[in-house]
Amino acid sequence: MIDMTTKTKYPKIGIRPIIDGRLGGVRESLEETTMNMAKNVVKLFEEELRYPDGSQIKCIIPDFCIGGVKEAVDCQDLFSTNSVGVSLSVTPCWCYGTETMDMDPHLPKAIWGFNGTERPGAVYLAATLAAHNQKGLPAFGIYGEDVQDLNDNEITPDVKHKLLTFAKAGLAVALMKNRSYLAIGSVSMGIAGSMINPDFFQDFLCMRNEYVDSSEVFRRIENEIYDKDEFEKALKWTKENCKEGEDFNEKTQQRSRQLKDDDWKFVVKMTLIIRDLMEGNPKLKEMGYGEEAMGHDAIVSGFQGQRQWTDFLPNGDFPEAILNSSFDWNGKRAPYMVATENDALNGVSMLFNYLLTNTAQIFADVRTYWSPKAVERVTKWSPDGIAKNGFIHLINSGSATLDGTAQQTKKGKPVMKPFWDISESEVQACIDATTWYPANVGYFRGGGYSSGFLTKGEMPVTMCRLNLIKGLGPSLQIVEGYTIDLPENVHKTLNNRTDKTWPTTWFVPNLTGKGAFTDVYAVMNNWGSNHGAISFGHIGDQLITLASMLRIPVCMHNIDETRIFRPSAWNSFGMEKESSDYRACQTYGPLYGTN
Ligand SMILES: C[C@H](O)[C@@H](O)[C@@H](O)C(=O)CO
Ligand SMILES: [Mn+2]
Repeated sequence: MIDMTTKTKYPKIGIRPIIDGRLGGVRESLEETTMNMAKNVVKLFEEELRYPDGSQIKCIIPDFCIGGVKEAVDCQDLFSTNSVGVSLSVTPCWCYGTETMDMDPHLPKAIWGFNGTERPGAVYLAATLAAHNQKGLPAFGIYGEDVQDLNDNEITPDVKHKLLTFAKAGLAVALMKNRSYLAIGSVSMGIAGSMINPDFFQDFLCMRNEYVDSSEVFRRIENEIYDKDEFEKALKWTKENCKEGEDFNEKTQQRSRQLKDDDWKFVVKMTLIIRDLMEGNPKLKEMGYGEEAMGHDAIVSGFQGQRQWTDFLPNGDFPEAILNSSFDWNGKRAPYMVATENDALNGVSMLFNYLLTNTAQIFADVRTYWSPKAVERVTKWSPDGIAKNGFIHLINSGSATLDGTAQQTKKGKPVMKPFWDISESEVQACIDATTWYPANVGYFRGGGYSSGFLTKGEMPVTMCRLNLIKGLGPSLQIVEGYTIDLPENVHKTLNNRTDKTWPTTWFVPNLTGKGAFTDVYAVMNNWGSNHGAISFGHIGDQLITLASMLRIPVCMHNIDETRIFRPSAWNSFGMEKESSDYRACQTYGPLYGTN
């Protein structure tokens, strides 16, 4: 029988202290320095990185340095029995490249070679990266710009930045590995992103695809397969916190008060059930539902909704919005990644953003480019300041997190934080900034409630989107920019032209004046799909690092070249970074591919 108590929930970062193997003086003189380097990295990671539940990251260092192949293999054994998902080798000196290198083809790998002169760590780095490249096992190279003395324990800011970028992306790779995407329903309104491509999930992410028919949600409602105590608590919280907005439907089409009250109960039950489908719930076992209690081990899910479900039953907007938020009736908690319209490719885009930041995500249609001319024609206001080149309307019912109201602050500025940093008053502010409008019954014949809010401006955000291109495979697009505030009457006029019961984010991308970032129009014009996943912060560089680990080329981004950090091998595919990325990804193929 497997002892589940020894099963660690999260992957660890394995640190490999590499040393010159020459006993009889050289090795002995370096043992302490080498081990200290490893310990200093652990300190940095423990201070800076958190797992999705907020707990401190776990690292593991062997209690020996690696001077040759025997110790390299012993370290590999240690890592494989301790759930290591990311591998970082560190050394202050020359050591033997191929004898000490990490040969595991699936672990994201980096080497930090100390830039000193007494002993040449950077020479080991170069030699071992050459070995990695020769053997087709890409690794990231890290060494500081300024020479340090051998006894200097400080990790310089440039090295810190690279270590953390590598570790965050490496952990994202490890955290999604062996987990599931749960599709609830199937294809929504012909959206190709909801046609699940299992080969992509398996080969690039090492993820499973799980599927349930939407009728499973209905069965659990009908047969009362949910925690009834939690349902009462959730309904009470919802009544107290989720204010119902005006019904904008034609009078003749409005649902009766009785139906609306029933809808509230229904959507709260849907929320419990979608969560239980994703991660299981021990309470269900106590109720006699052992299979249902186990869930689908889903790290991300999608709900088809439109149309078969929404033509018949209340829509998924409440469950999607609440699950994607950092709080509910149980208080603050990690957000769940739930894609609306079962757009799995946008779900994965949200997952990438989330695993890099631990913050909740906004899922939106990339709906409208508003040129300055069109804005002026419609509102008489000539956009100025950050809006002067026009802006993009991000809006979709459903999966936008309530954190997207941008009511959380840091140093007075709007932000979205990991749940453990959010205060109770910030939770309340997000709730208060949201109005739950009776669903537009033209679209959603079965009723339900949509979360109406407006994202506060001046928040740095990054939107990404993964697309599948036949003949090429996946490619990722990334745009950094800002949310903006519009004058109130302008917002009203523009928002009222469309689905005013939905959450709105006004977005301005950072322009580079070139290609897809020539102007705001070009950004929208080059977007590869109807949806985007929007994260707090400027994390485009981290997404680029993550994509390179998975061998997904980046087809569009506005990140300065100096911020791009990819495995050393990418340099051998040419000096022009975008084309070298394509060639490298094609050469290596998907991280978990078999060919
Ligand atoms: C209600 C509509 O069918 C929307 O769901 C539609 O605009 C989309 O979001 C398409 O992605
Ligand atoms: Mn949509």
